[in-house]
Amino acid sequence: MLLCQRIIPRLLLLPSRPTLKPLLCPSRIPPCRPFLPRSAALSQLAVPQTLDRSDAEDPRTVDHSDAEGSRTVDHSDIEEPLGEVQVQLPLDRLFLPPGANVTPGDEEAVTGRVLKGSNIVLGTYARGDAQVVAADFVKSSVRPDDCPRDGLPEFALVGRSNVGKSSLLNSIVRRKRLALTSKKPGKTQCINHFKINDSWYLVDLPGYGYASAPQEARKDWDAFTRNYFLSRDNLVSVFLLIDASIPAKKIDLDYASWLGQNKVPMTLVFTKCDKRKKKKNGGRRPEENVEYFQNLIREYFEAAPPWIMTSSVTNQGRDEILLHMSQLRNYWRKH
Ligand SMILES: Nc1nc2c(ncn2[C@@H]2O[C@H](COP(=O)(O)OP(=O)(O)OP(=O)(O)O)[C@@H](O)[C@H]2O)c(=O)[nH]1
Ligand SMILES: [Mg+2]
Repeated sequence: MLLCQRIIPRLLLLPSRPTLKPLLCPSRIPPCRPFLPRSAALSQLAVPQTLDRSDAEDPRTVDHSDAEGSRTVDHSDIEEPLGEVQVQLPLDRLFLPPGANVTPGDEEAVTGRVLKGSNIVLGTYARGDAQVVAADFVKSSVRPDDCPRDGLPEFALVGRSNVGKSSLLNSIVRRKRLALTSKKPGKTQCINHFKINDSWYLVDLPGYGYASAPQEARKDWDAFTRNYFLSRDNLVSVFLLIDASIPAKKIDLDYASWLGQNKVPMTLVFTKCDKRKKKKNGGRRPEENVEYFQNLIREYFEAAPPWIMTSSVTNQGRDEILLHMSQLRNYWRKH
């Protein structure tokens, strides 16, 4: 229950959250679970409500098709001028970084420190170590046990096949082909570790929801990535990538819910925010898809998980993601 004790006082300081329900730890988490360092970043992730799928989805808008519906990516379908969105959000929808408190009267200062195109408040743990100066591929693993054992903090990129995980990694490290990408889903098939600045890892994972993969292969990928999330003590946060150019998919909501229920710290990363083709995304702009996904996910989370809009074509969100990673990492190292 240590975790809950750490969350509640902070939330009580937020004046604009009068309707917050008391936070409950799911009964499957042992009450005396040790407060491992990785739990520190959890402190902003509220415990989801029990998942009731019939409520979760709005059949009019949640897309149940598999990943193949979005498999072909063509940069020529950008219709409108590219621009970054500065989102104005109320305090109760912002993500306060670990270690940050909001006291009455402080609200304006807090909303002034929100990273562009996100709900993430920049706190005191973000340092000058945010930028990438060196990035090296270290190894591919097919089992969590084979992953590097040096205990350095890491961030894992996960999401549907073809959502843009490997492309985002390349954008973050400013390299064109450090991680291999493809128009065809299913390119990444192992847990790939990339060492950044010799001091932390970015981890590129296989995608889920790839309908054309053989059933057995799909089961394997799913099992080993989920095992990895549950067993990796140095995992600071999972970055769950969601394609913002298409409407919300049920499989993404399910994945987010699973991470929340298993208390795996999570940041939602909306990808392909440069894409504006109307016929493919049902007439919605990426901003609208992002907003809609937020509305759906609010059903499951007591407090807003961090989210950020990105594009690997325009590099939107790159610096902001790095600052967010820096503050999570530095807090994790100290706790
Ligand atoms: N327009 C646009 N296309 C993108 C973006 N990110 C990725 N893509 C394209 O989407 C396709 C898939 O990208 P990958 O990075 O290989 O996707 P992945 O999630 O790693 O895929 P798997 O490894 O198969 O799970 C490629 O054709 C990329 O060029 C983006 O931000 N904007
Ligand atoms: Mg990939």
